[in-house]
Amino acid sequence: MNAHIAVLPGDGIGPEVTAAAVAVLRGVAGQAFAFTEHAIGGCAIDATGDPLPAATVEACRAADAVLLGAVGGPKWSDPNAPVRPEQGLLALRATLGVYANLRPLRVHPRLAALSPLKAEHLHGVDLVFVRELTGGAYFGRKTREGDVAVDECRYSVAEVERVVRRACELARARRGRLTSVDKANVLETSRLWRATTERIARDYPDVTLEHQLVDSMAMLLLTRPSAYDVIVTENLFGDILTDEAAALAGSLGVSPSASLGDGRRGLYEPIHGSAPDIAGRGVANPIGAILSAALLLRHSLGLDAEAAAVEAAVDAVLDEAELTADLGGHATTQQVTDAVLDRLAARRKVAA
Ligand SMILES: NC(=O)c1ccc[n+]([C@@H]2O[C@H](COP(=O)([O-])OP(=O)(O)OC[C@H]3O[C@@H](n4cnc5c(N)ncnc54)[C@H](O)[C@@H]3O)[C@@H](O)[C@H]2O)c1
Ligand SMILES: CC(C)[C@H](C(=O)O)[C@@H](O)C(=O)O
Ligand SMILES: [Mg+2]
Repeated sequence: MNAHIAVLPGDGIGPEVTAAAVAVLRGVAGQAFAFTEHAIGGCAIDATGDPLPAATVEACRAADAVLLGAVGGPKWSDPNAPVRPEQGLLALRATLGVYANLRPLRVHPRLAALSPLKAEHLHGVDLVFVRELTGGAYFGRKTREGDVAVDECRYSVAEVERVVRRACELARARRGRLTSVDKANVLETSRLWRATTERIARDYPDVTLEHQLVDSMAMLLLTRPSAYDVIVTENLFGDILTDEAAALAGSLGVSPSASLGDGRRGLYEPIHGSAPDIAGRGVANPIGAILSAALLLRHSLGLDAEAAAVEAAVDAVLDEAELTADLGGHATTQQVTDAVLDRLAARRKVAA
């Protein structure tokens, strides 16, 4: 398959972890992909003044899938700056129409010791967040008048319907349980979210729906994470809860994501940021980016066996290899990437 993958390394550790993911994609058996690199975020502001240059949008539209590292950093974080790297990422998500952001979470047994939770609470944790990605407070009108600032939070029925349908389909294909997270005791958008979710879920009688308020969900993730299967929620709640959930897996550095719309083309990125505190030292954990590449193989290219091979290779590395510092080890990004490539090659030899 000669798929075209647009690579957007971005800022901070973004280039380090996307290089790892590209190396693994190149190591996938029997596939030749074409990679092109494009600017986004702070480096794009420096080069062009625009965090999402038109040439990047064009390349992403022409590609079969987009692989992104991370954007942002202290250099571009002045609250009075006219333009910010994060605006480029949000504009890209909106432009590509990738409204459903899948963020899976499993806890590898070796990493359970690094989690803030006791091992018995982590047993059997296997859940997927479906975070609405192109609406809510992120995209509402923003105003500043004198000393008053407003971020409008807006959702339409259609925006809720499409992401909830996606979550119901996913729950149906998994263990049949859907938890919808909102703040319906306070927010009007959440009341619309809840009513719409109930109506859509009626089309899925094989899926059991429950509602949780976001504050108690934040607590339940820490007290009984294994009780959940698919969790669907709005943009801002999903951003916060998924970083919390990632900590259960031992590090933000191992969590991948797939952002999907109605077509096959998706945007794939680890959920972590540009990690300015460790950038440029070659010690970033590449596993979140590598697992994002596995999601790319599965969701945009339909290469399920190849995706599973990458995931199995990562599991094998987590079983026994030296890991990066966020997971208590001393390995570099390159060493972990090489270890994944070794396991991929070893699996190929066994299969041959
Ligand atoms: N998708 C994205 O591009 C994205 C996501 C989140 C944050 N950001 C941006 O990144 C910048 C920094 O944000 P932050 O510091 O709050 O969050 P961050 O995710 O960059 O870092 C939080 C902590 O996790 C660690 N960490 C993150 N990824 C790691 C990895 N792969 N390996 C090892 N350790 C890792 C960092 O070293 C840091 O201590 C901000 O400008 C923010 O807007 C971008
Ligand atoms: C960088 C930022 C805009 C982004 C978000 O809030 O969506 C990030 O935190 C994420 O989780 O992908
Ligand atoms: Mg986030």
